[in-house]
Amino acid sequence: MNRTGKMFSFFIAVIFTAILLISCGPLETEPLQAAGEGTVPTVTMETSVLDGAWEMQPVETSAPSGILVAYFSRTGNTETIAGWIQETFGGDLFQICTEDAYPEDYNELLDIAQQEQATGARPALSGQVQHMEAYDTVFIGYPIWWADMPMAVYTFLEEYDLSGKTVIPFCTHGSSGFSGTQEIIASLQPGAKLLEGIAVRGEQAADSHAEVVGWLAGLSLEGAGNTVAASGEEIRIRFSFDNGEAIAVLSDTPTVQSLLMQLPATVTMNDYAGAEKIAYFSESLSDEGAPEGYDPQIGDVACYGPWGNMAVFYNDQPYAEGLCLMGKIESGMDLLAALPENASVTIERVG
Ligand SMILES: Cc1cc2nc3c(=O)[nH]c(=O)nc-3n(C[C@H](O)[C@H](O)[C@H](O)COP(=O)(O)O)c2cc1C
Repeated sequence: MNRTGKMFSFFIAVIFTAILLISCGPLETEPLQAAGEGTVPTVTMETSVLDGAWEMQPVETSAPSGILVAYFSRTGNTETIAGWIQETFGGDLFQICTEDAYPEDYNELLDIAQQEQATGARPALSGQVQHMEAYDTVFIGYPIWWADMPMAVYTFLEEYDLSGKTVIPFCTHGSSGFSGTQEIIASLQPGAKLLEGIAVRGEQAADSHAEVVGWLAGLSLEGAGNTVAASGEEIRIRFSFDNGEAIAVLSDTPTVQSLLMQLPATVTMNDYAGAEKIAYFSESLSDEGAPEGYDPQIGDVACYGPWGNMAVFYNDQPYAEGLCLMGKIESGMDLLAALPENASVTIERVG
């Protein structure tokens, strides 16, 4: 069996990355006209969205609650994710806005963004976070622009000292993922504790609620002195095998419910593509209501809908249609990754 869609997505990602490497890197020193239509075909997917009027709207913040969700968003994709984070944790939203609005015309925006990047611009921001000292945890969200963060996000990150805080990036993108921006944030804020972020395809942002909540569920956040859980109920399962055990925290979705109904269960786990440990249950797992697919991260527990099985990712894999996130491995990832073929594994709910 092979995952045709998965491979196709992988090749698209490779081609897009190759285009970016060719067009973005060298173009930093080339005339801006070189970034015209056709040079970056994948990013032009937003043209129709940008055709509509779009205005920078600063978001009102309420009293500090320990968690800040700061984000830059030009066409609303990143803002959608920011809203769900704020809904989940009840923190404060802050939209990073520039004093000078960006053009609505897509090609003009591409040119300006590239010019800003090439000159290392730091666009002035129109608002400031009041009482940054009151936040223990700062989510920072942005779209990927030319395989980097928008320069306005650099302005933001250089304006505040986030030392001692937990910083969690999230981004939306056309296909190039984080593009190394998590590492850039770590270098800009060396005193902050950086947690693994999430990268969501812009065109799937609106359908990625379960994926985002699943990611949030895997973050054990200490905010304002309290341990906060991402969902009302935290579901934990244990994988027990010859050499030990692993624990995963899952979010409450129809897919997870279809798993829980079958637990405890002893299954055979096998390797898939040198990146996943997969298992089948007596009944196929349901992918009812799940998004079309997502880009898995190491440590994810997912369901591959067309096969109805469970996959635990111990290596990176590209976006795949049919994949839906169930949760994250909390401990024992190395042991799971080292399982031999046909390993007998008992899975049971422990919390
Ligand atoms: C100026 C510009 C440059 C972009 N460059 C990239 C890129 O290098 N890689 C990529 O995957 N997507 C790129 N995109 C697509 C955006 O990252 C994507 O559409 C994102 O979801 C937009 O988020 P927003 O709606 O929050 O503004 C670019 C978009 C724009 C406008």
